[in-house]
Amino acid sequence: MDKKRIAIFASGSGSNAIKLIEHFDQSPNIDAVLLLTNNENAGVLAKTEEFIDQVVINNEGANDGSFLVDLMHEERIDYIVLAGYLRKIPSELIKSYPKHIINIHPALLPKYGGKGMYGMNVHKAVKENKELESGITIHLVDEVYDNGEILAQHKVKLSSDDSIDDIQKKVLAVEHEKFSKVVEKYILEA
Ligand SMILES: Nc1nc2c(c(=O)[nH]1)N[C@@H](CN(C=O)c1ccc(C(=O)N[C@@H](CCC(=O)O)C(=O)O)cc1)CN2
Ligand SMILES: NCC(=O)N[C@@H]1O[C@H](COP(=O)([O-])[O-])[C@@H](O)[C@H]1O
Repeated sequence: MDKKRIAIFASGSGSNAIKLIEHFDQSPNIDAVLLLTNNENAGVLAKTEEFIDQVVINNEGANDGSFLVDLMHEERIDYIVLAGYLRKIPSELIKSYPKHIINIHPALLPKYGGKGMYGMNVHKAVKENKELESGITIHLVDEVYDNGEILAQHKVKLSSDDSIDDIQKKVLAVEHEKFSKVVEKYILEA
């Protein structure tokens, strides 16, 4: 069987992208072949430049479903993995990759999801609500932010003493542990 080819979409520092690349570098069945970002200043670019082909798009490109479909098809992409990608995936790309686009969210959806709920905004809201647990959600992507079928959730215990940064660190550690394995299991069982 040909190895499945995945594209990673990221907008930020790229710690999850690096973990995905490292994990699939050891896989006989899956290759992470493309890193796409909408942010020319994203830290993920420097972190991954020696490991994976990169594409930098602007926000117009991020909104252009037809452009993204053509690019994914030219690169023979089978699955798209969102790792801290902050733009809405256009409906045309979702329709071209039904149940083949996977996202990680740093909270226990459906709480703390939707427009504006990304990165530290999520952990700030969790802290403000004095939550004693948070976690991660890995889900399929549909036309609505953070609304798709949930593939996995993992809880993280919090303390009232935890700062917003402490919450982010605890959640990110679980993302790094779980994301690659959930993606791999989903792809291999498809
Ligand atoms: N069609 C979909 N696209 C995306 C999804 C999705 O579920 N369906 N998930 C997001 C990832 N995400 C949460 O997991 C998320 C990312 C960003 C936003 C957001 O509010 N973005 C801002 C723009 C931020 C920026 O460009 O700096 C906005 O839309 O105004 C919410 C949720 C990825 N895409
Ligand atoms: N709603 C989407 C969202 O908030 N995604 C979150 O952005 C961070 C990216 O970190 P990274 O760039 O170090 O992987 C991660 O915590 C990820 O869950």
